[in-house]
Formats: sequence, C-alpha cells, structure tokens
Amino acid sequence: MSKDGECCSTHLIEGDGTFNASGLENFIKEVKLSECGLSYAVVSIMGPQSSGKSTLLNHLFHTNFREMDAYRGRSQTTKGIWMARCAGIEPCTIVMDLEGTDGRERGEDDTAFEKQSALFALAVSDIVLINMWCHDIGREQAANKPLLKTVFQVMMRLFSPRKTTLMFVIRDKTRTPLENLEPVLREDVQKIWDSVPKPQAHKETPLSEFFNVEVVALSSYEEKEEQFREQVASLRQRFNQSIAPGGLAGDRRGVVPASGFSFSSQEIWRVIKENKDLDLPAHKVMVATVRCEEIANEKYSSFTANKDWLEVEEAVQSHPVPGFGKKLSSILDTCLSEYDAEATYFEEGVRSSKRKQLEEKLLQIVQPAYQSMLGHIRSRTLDKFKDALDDALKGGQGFAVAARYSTKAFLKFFDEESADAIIKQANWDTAKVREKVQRDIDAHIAAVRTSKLSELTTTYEKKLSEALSAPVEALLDGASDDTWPSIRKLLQRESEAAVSGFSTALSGFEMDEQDKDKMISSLEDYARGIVEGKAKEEAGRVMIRMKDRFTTLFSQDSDSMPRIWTGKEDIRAITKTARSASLKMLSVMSAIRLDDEIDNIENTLSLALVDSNSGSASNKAASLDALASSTWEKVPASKTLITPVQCKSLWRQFKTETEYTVTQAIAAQEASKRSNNWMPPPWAIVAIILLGFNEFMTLLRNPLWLLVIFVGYLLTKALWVQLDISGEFRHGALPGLLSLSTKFLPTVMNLLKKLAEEGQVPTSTNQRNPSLASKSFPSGSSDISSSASSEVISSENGTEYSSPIVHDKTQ
Ligand SMILES: Nc1nc2c(ncn2[C@@H]2O[C@H](COP(=O)(O)OP(=O)(O)OP(=O)(O)O)[C@@H](O)[C@H]2O)c(=O)[nH]1
Repeated sequence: MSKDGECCSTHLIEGDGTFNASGLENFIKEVKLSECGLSYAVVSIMGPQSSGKSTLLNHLFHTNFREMDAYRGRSQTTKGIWMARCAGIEPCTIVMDLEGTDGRERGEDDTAFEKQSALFALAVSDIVLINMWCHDIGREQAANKPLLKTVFQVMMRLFSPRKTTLMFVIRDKTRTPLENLEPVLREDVQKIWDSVPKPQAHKETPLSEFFNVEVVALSSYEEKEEQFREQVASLRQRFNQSIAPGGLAGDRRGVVPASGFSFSSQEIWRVIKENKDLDLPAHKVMVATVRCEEIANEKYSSFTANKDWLEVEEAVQSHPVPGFGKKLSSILDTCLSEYDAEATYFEEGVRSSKRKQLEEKLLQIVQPAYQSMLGHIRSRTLDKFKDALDDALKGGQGFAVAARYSTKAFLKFFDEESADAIIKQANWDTAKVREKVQRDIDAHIAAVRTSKLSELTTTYEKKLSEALSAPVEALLDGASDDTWPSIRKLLQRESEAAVSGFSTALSGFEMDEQDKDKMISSLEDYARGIVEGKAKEEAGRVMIRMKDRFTTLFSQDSDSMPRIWTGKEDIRAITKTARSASLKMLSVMSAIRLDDEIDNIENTLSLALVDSNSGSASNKAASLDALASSTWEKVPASKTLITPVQCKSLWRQFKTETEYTVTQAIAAQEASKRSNNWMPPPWAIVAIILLGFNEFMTLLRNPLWLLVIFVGYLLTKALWVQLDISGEFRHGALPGLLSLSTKFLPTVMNLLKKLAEEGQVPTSTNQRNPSLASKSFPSGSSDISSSASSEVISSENGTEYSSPIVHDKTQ
C-alpha cells in the first residue's frame, strides 16, 4: 500500500496490530535495503495525533505520508505504523510514521497499541523524533507527558546496548528563543525520567546512558511556512551521513544488518505483541542465527545447482578431471565468499559457526566426487605401474630393481596426482588411499614375481626333461654294468648346467638365500624325479625289454646277423648268454641307483635264477630265500622298482615265454641235421654192396625185377599216403596198429579199384596237368622244408588238388 506521490510508503503495521510481512519484503526489495549491510538508519516519529508529524516527515525526508486535510478538521489520518525511504538522504534512511498518541479514535484507556508501537519504534530505530507543541513545554498537563513516560518505561525492557537519539521537535515555536526553551524542556524530561519506575539495576542510571537528547524548534507550518521550510531544510542536513561517528545515528552497536531487518522487525513485533520482554542483544543473536542459516542454506542450494560443480561431479564419475582440486576449491571459495559477504554484519560467533556448518555441508557433498577422483588416480597409478614394470622386465632389467624403481616412481606419480585433486578447504588426508595403492602395487609385484619364478622354473624343468628323458631311456635300454654310473654322470652334468643357469636367472629377483636354495634344490629334485620316473616307466616294461634282449641275442649272432640253426651252434650256451643278458636287464631295472650305493641284486638274481652249477647249494638256497621277499637287502623301499618276489615271478614268466623260441631252435637244428644226413653211414654202404651183390647181379641178369620193385615201391608209397601211417602213429603204436588194421583192407581194395579204373582211362591225371605233380609245398622253416612233399589226389567228382603233407620231424 502506498500513498500517491513519487516516493512510496508502506503500511508496516496495521491499526489492529497486523504485521505486513509481505509488504515489508516488497519494500525492502524496492529500496534495495538488503544490500546496505550496516549502512542504513531508521528514524521514527511519535507524537500526539494531528500534531503535524506526517507534514514534517514529508518536508524533511521528501516522503509522501498521508497528511490531514487542513480544511476537514483534526481527525486521525495515520493508523498503525507506516514506513518509507527518505529520498535523497545517504546512506539509506528509513522513516516510520507512527499512529498519533492520545487519539480520540481509540479512547483514553486504550493505550496498549501506543505502548506497543513506542516499544517497536525504540527497538528498531536509531533516531526517534518526539513531535510536541511548543506551548506544552513546562506545562503540567502537557500532551506528550504520557508518551514520554511510556518511552522511558519501555526503554527499560529493551536492554539495548546502544544509545538512541531522542530528538524533540518543538512545533509552532513562539518568539521565546530555543536557548530558553531547551533547559525547561530538558528539566521536564528529566522529571519524567526520574518519575519512571526503574528496575534495580537502573535505579541510578542517568537518562544520558540510554538517550542522546536533541532539541529543535520549528516555526508553524501553517502560519510561517517559509520559515518552516527553511528550518526543515536545515534540519534535513543533519540526517545526511547520520551513521558517521558523532552523527545522529552514530552509535552503531547492536544494529541489525539490513538483510536481517525484515525478520528482525517481524520478531520484535511478535515478541511485543506477546507482551514479553524484548532482550535486544539476545534478539540480535537470534536474528543472526536465523539469517546466517538462511544465507547458508541459500548458498548451499546455489552450490548444488552450480553448473561448474555439476559438470565436474558428472565427469568425475567416468574419468579423472584435470585440475579437479583447483576447480572445486574455486567453486567452494566463491560460495563461501558470498556467504561471508552477506553474513558479514551478523554476530561474529553465529556467523562463523554457521559458516563452518555450511562448509561442512558443502564438503560433504563434494567428498564422494573427491573419492571418485582419488579412485581414478589410484587405478591410473596401478595401470601405469603395471605397464612400466612390464616394459622394464621386457627391457631386461632385474625383477627386484625394476619393481623397486617402478614402485618409487609411481608412488610419486600418485602423490603428484592426488596433490592436484586436493580441495584446499577440505584438508583431507590421502594417506589411506596411498596405502591402498602401495598394497595394490605390492600385490601386483608379488603376483608377477610368482608367475615369473614359475615360468623360470618351468623353463628349466622343461630343459632338464628334454636333456634327461630320452638319454636315460636309452641307457636303461642298454642295461649294463655302466648303466647307473652313466645315468648318475648324466644327471649330475645336466643338473649342474641347469642349476647354474637357474641361479643366474634367480639373482635378478634378489631372493633371500634360503628361498633360493630351496628353489634350486627343488629343481635338483625335479631332475632326479625325471630319472626316477623314467626308471619306473622302464621297469614297468621290463618283461618286453627282457624278451627283446633275449630274442636279439638268441636269434642274432655277434655280427647282428640272423642265426641259421645248422647244427653246429651251441644252443645251450647261446641261451645262457641271452638269459644272462636278460637277467642283467632285470637286475638293472630292479632298483634306482642314483646315490652310488652298492647292492647285491645282480648276484642274488643270477645265483638264484641262472647259475645252476656255480656256487654252493647253500648259497643258492640263500639266494632263493632272498627272492622270497618284498624288499631288497640294502635297498630302501622308495628306491625299489621291482621287488624280489616280482623278479622271481617275472623270471618264471620270462622263461616260459622264451622256452618256445629255444625249443624251436633246437627243433630247427635237429631238422637241419637230419636233412644233411640222408646218406647211410659208410659201413652200411659196404655191407649193402657185399650182401646185396647176388641180388644186384640177379637184377642185372633179369631187368624185369626192376620194374616189379618199382611197382612195389609205388604201391607201398600209395598205401603209406592213403593210410596216413605217420599220422596214425602220432598217438602211439597200439592205437596206430588198431586203426591201421581196420583201415588196411578197405584201403587196399580201394587202391586196386582205382588202379583198375585208371587202367581203363587212357590218359592219366599227371598227363593232363603235369605242373601239379611237380608242385611242392613252400617250406617256411628249415625243419619242415626237407620233409615236405606233395601228393596230387583226385577227388571223386574229378577235381584235383594238391595235398601238402608236412612231416614235422620234431614232433
Ligand atoms: N499549527 C500547525 N498546524 C500544522 C503544522 N503542520 C501541519 N499542521 C496542520 O496539522 C494538521 C495535521 O497534520 P498532519 O501532518 O496530518 O498531522 P499528524 O500528526 O500526521 O496527524 P495524525 O497522523 O492523524 O496523527 C493539518 O491540518 C496540518 O495542516 C504546524 O506546524 N502548525
């Protein structure tokens, strides 16, 4: 609400005591009061109704309060409290026009609003103008006496820390000069002051402790307007720069900062209305608290909506933000500076505690972003560290040196990066994250170290495996007295070579001696393990090996040529040699001999299994006893590959499986012998010549006998074949004779019948297919070739086949 005119005025408190908060807010905005800080002054005017207050204010401050129309008579125009800004006065000065006292409208007893408005004006104003008629000075029943009493009484309840200027404006001054009027007035005021009941603490307090009393006198506006205007203009000068020291509003203690004016005045009015004591210092703290909190909340909200902050917050979710610390520090700085600027005039303690709270709240919303940033730095440091370590190792640097150097370099990198992310207001410690980074780095180093060591171990194990497996297999296959010494030498040589290379490679890891020795000895164990494993594998195949060796030695001569069993060979000796060699193999394969220990496996085996002649019977028995055991003497179980019992059983099996070869050889030899001895012995030839001389001569004299003999031979041969005489006697003489006796006659008859039939057929089968007659069964072995013959037999249906008849002389 405003009166007409250039300068607006606002109805601050209505006649019924309603506080126009929104009107005040608008007014403050309009006159830009909030920006004034402490540089503003508040002036109020009190005085009897229709005493020309509004007229004075409008002339003095160029305001436009409603004045009473002079022609309509004296009635109340100002109700409640009005407020306006003084035009053209610096700094910003606000003036309040109060409802006139002792007005007819409220009735004589209704002084409640008068007191309340007086208290309000005193609480918020720097200067209070007391408007009074000149003729009231020195009068016992002066109109302003009750007003002054009220003012002084309420002043006691304010506990104000500062002095308020009480300016008595004497209206319609007479010819009596002010110098004469002023002492009278001051005396009146002092009297009123003295008469006011005071609390104990202020019993002796002089009026000057509470007020600066000023007195001015003005000519009548109605009668001497010109003079009035001049005097008002001169008075106006005193309100310019009133807040300067010594000015009308020079005491700035307890001034509420302009941005708190609205809230402060509302609260004061509320307290006054509730008829409570108004403790201005406490009120000031309360206003400061509320206002500082409001300012802090406002700054907090503006920070959360700050575009730069939102950008940083979003960016840091996905990637590190360069200059993170500087950016956020600056945004926070701006926010806090704004708070400082706005809250600067409020109570120091309240202001700084609210600032602290604001700062904490701001840092709280910033912290997750900071943590994300540190997280990025941490993972970036670790990634870079990994790459650097990898490069250093590829570049041939020793592991320990590379790890040490990279750790140092990247912890430094972390320190630099995290320093860049530091928010100066926060003073957050990065030590914990740094520790995490250190732990990450250490864990990575440990993992890489383990993998590199295992790689190295695998490489050397592979080398050893390649260097040992095949040679050990070959040596074991050779099975001789030198087998195990050679294996030992080979193992030692290869182990030493591997250990030397391995030690050199390990030196880069700067391991402690104990661990290094452990790894080396594990590599040596691995080498032994290969040999032992190979030996076990070969021991599992010992039977095949023994048989191979036996067969090789048995069926090949010293020049590795296949033997032909002509009859001159000593099969017994050859068998013995071959068996001895196989037994050697068994003894070599029976135990692992990597430690130079001496055992008597070979002796025991040969004594028990081969040597039938040598050694005493008691020794042989002892050896046989030794084989009836599951452990070898002087050989630990861990080194035993084939136990004595197994040896014995293997040997039995070996002998059984090789016996056939020997038998075959003997048979072949027999056959060979027989085939070479087809001529009768010489004595028989001589006997034949001597005894058969007569028969020979007979034959010479009658050659027909030759034909008869030949036919007889053919018949016998045919009978032999038909009756399968050799076949019949295979099962013994008696069964042979019995069988022959039953078959003889039918066979002879059958033969004669066939001969008769043959005689009738002009062409013989031999003539039809002579090739069949000469065909013989191919001899596969020496023992059967000599006795094989073939007979051509025609079947009943006329087809012919070759019947191989094999006479195995060994059977
Ligand atoms: N005698 C005399 N009359 C004056 C003077 N100044 C103003 N008046 C007259 O007094 C009457 C009241 O003037 P206002 O300025 O309205 O007085 P007020 O004290 O503001 O009145 P309320 O607001 O009703 O309390 C008007 O008719 C004015 O012309 C003065 O200096 N002397």
